[in-house]
Amino acid sequence: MHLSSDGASAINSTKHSSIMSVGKLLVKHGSLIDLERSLSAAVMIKATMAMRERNLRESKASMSKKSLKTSIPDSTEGQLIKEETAQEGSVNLSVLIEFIKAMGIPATIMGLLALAAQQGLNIYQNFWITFWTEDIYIKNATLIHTQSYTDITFYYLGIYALLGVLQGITLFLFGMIAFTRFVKATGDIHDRGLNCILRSPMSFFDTTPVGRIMNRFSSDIDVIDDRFPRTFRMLSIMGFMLFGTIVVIIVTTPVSMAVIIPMLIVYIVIIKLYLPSARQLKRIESVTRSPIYNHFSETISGASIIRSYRSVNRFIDEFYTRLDINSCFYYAANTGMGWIGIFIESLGNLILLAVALFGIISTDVNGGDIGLALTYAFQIIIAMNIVVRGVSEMQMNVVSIERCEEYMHLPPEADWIQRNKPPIDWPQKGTIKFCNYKTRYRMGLELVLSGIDCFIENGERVGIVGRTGAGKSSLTQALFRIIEPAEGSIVIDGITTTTIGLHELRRKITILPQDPVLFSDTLRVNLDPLGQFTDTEIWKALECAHLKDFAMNQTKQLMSELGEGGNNLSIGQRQLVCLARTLLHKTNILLLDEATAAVDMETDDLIQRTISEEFAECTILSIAHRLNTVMDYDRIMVLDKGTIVEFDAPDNLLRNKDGIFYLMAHDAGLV
Ligand SMILES: Nc1ncnc2c1ncn2[C@@H]1O[C@H](COP(=O)(O)OP(=O)(O)OP(=O)(O)O)[C@@H](O)[C@H]1O
Repeated sequence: MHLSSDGASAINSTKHSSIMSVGKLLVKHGSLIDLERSLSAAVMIKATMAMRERNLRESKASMSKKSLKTSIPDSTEGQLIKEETAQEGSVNLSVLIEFIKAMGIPATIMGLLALAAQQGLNIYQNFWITFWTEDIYIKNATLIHTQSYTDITFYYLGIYALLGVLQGITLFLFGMIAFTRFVKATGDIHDRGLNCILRSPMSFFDTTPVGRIMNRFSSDIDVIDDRFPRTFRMLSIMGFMLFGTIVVIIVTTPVSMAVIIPMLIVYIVIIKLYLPSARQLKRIESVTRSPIYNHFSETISGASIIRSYRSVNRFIDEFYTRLDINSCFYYAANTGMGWIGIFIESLGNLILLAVALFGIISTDVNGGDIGLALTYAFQIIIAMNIVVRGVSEMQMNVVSIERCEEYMHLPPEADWIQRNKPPIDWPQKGTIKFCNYKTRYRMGLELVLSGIDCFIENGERVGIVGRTGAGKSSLTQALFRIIEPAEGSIVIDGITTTTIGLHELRRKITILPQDPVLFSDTLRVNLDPLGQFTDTEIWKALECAHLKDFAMNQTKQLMSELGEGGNNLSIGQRQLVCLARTLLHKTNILLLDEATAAVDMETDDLIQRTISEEFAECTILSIAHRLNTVMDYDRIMVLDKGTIVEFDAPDNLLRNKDGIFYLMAHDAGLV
């Protein structure tokens, strides 16, 4: 789809983040597919924003009631904004498996082996000291020659040092593998999630607020990027260390088991009790963060309107309300962490006290054993504390992976490219046939087009008119398969649009939408984002779009910066840039979706004249609010409630004084 313009003016800070991500993807792949995906995503995001404006009040009401439903009701069909889901129960194992797959299974195994080797070496190092002290020659140093004593000492010391160095190397290996793999896995999750979002159908954007997407791509990705690797590393090291310490204790002083086993049981019970609440708090905290992002982005994009209506304080209050709701769960999660910290440390101290009392009371256990038991109990308590905290933090972090992975499994739009490809020069003529075409925006909603049946000849210019909500824009969305048919089909030059890939379909139809979208880049990049055309061709397009003089007068000409969303240009000029873009990417079918609604009469005239001259051979479908722009068209299609009620030459329609078109023309003062 050649998007000549779009809602860039409306897509500001919030949407720019998405577009920046899209940009990142473009830089990475530099492919047409990605560009088209990003453009369609931008269009969709824009459409979603418009719908959300409508629902702002509704969502505010629900927020002010502090409704914090965390699950989707059973029947969400047709519901506009779906509530954000918070999973329940333990984190699905498949989430972790997916993450390990993203890290690479061989690399993960190697990393864990390196850590196990480090711990093995550590255990052996402990035993090495025992061998050393137990050595008969060392024990009876007086029996041997001083030189031999020194040699033996160096032998033990050398091996001890070697074990230390090997531990350093294995730990370094673990760190290196873990961190490089983590970076890869996070990148993978981010890119796959983003790809899925960009390939999601319109209904996803209709039902998902931008803030929710932003939340996952900022906070959740940040947790996976930063906190999760740190916790994972600490937990693996401490877990292995704990295991190693327990092994050493079992081998050296089996008596300590009397303390260690009950202690492990108590800790496991604590973890089992604490983790579900910690995990759920984290989930709800994440879910309640999205409305903050949402409100913030809407406030920024509507700042001028909010100020002009003197509603600044109302919006600030609303922001605080949402922040408070989120803080409740954030605070509760943190307090929970504090509680578990105090609890396990107190428990550890109690265990130490019990061991000390046991030593004082018992008469048949020697002092050395009690001393050892105390030392090991102390070591284990420290390791357990770290492990318990690590496990709970890990569970909380895994919630972020879970949330991001949800976006990796979104149902996509139809195939981008299909095996059944249309001829390269399709559509050769530009005939369009609607066969009993019906469509709706989502399952559970009413049909917005119900039984469109018509044939549009090649080269015909058709004006599409109708009252607000009649289904005019839906018709253009149907042509691009942004919404899919519920019944019937659209056939373009003998090919049913649903039988070919979206990419092939969308690139063969040109649209000049109502809102001009420009990117913060040079004039040249805005006209030819993929660098397919020569400067001469671009200047020619600018000339046809009546922008040549303007571009010539710029110091850097084609390389002049247009500013954020084309801010350096007037709306009319932006529209002309979009027209020039349309002229460069000319196809046999042109859609004009109220393309001149935002420009003055003079620019409107310029655009109309250029379109008539440059697209003389093409089939043109033009949605028009200003009826005068389509009065000279071949035929007028009048839509009402999703059906064609009149379809004839303008003069014929004007003869029917009871017809809708006549009434509209009368209202517009044209008859
Ligand atoms: N994203 C959407 N989700 C659900 N319903 C939608 C969506 N967009 C439009 N509709 C509904 O589809 C119907 C037709 O809308 P459409 O935008 O096609 O009308 P239109 O004739 O282009 O109106 P206008 O002249 O105001 O642009 C309306 O009832 C509208 O509420």
